[in-house]
Amino acid sequence: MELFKTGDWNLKTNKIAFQDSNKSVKQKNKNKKNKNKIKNKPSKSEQNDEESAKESAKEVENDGPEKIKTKNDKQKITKPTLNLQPAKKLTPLQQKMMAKLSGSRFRWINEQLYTISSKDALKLIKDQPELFDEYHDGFRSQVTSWPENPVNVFTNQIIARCKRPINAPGGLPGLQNSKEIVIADMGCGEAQLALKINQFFTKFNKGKKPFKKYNHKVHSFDLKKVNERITVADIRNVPLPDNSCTIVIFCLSLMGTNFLDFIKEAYRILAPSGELWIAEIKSRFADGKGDEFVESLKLMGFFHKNTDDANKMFTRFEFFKPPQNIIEERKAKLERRQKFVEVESAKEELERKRHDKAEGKWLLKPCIYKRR
Ligand SMILES: C[S@@+](CC[C@H](N)C(=O)[O-])C[C@H]1O[C@@H](n2cnc3c(N)ncnc32)[C@H](O)[C@@H]1O
Repeated sequence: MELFKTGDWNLKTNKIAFQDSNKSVKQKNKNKKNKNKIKNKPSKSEQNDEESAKESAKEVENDGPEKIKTKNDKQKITKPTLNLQPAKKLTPLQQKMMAKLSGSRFRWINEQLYTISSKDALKLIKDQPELFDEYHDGFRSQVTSWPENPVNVFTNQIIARCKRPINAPGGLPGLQNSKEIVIADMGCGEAQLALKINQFFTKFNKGKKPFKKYNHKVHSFDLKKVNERITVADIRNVPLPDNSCTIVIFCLSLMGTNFLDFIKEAYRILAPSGELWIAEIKSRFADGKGDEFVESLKLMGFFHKNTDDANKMFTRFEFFKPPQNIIEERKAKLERRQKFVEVESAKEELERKRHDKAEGKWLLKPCIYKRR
C-alpha cells in the first residue's frame, strides 16, 4: 500500500478546484434548482445528483490555478482551492466527489511540505492556517487505513519502558540529576503523543510515594497551534536549551527539504545519552533500506542503536547522543587509527623505495675498506 499516493495528480496538473465566488453562487442556484426538481420529480433525482456532481467536477477541471508567493521564494507555489459546502447539504454522490477533491487537496499540501524548505513551510501555514487543518483532516483519514500508526508504537514504547527504573538498562532516559523524562515531539501534528503520555503518567503516578513518581514533560512542536499542548516552531530551531531533552521524536515529520537541520537541532537539545526516535515511510529511502540515512545521521554525531523495519509501510530508527566520555574515546580511537594509517602508508612508501632502488644503495651505504 502506498502512503500519500498522488496518483495522476501533481502540481503540474490543473485538475484541481479553484475559488470563484461567482461560480459558487451560480452553482448554489443550480443546486437549489436541482433540489426543487428532485422534490417534484423523485424518479429523476439520481440523474440530477449525478449531473450536479459532474458539474462540480467540471468546475474543478476547468479553472486556472491561484498563485501563492512564499517569502524569499522565487518559485511560485500553485495552490488549488476548494469551495467545500457543508457535507449535510450534499447528496451522497456529491459527498463522494467532495471527498475525492479534499483527497487531492490533502495530497497537494502534503507534496508542498515535502518539497519546500522548513522556513517556507512555516510561512505557508502562517499565511494560510486552514491548510494545516485540511492536511490533518486528510492525514487522520489516511491513518485509519494503516495497520499500525507509528505514533502509537512510540507511545506504547514509552509506556512499556516505564516498567524499568529511569536510566536503568531498558528504562527510559531521564536527565542526570532530576531524572525527569523530557520528550520533544518534533512535528507533532495534533499532539496526540503528548495527550496520551500525559494521561498515562497521571495514572502511573497516582497513589505512588513522591520518590517513586516519574516526572515527565512533553514538548510538542508544529507549524500551527491547534491545541494548548502545541508550541508553534520550525523544528529546525525550537525554543529549548541545549542538552535539555532525553527523547526526541520525529514521527513521519522529516518533511522539509532541509530535514538534516532538524537532526542537528535534535543533537543540540538532546542531553548526553538522550535518545532519538524516528519513524519514516519506507518508500522515502533512496536506497530502499535506509542504510544511507543511518550513515548520514552517524556522521552528524549520533550512534545507531536499532532499525526496525518489520512494518511494511514505515521503518523505525533509534539513535542516541553519545555521552562525552564515549565521544572522547571515539576521538582517541580515530586518532590512533589515523596514526596507524599514517604508519601504514609510510611502510608502503618504504617498500616502494626498496623496489625502485635496493636499500643497500640509499639507506645504508656500503662500508668499503680501502685496500692497503
Ligand atoms: C505526517 S504529519 C505527522 C504528525 C504526527 N507526528 C503523527 O505522527 O501523527 C507531519 C507533521 O510534521 C509537521 N511539520 C513538517 N515540517 C515541519 C517544520 N519545519 N516544523 C514543524 N513541524 C513541521 C507537519 O505540519 C505535520 O503536522
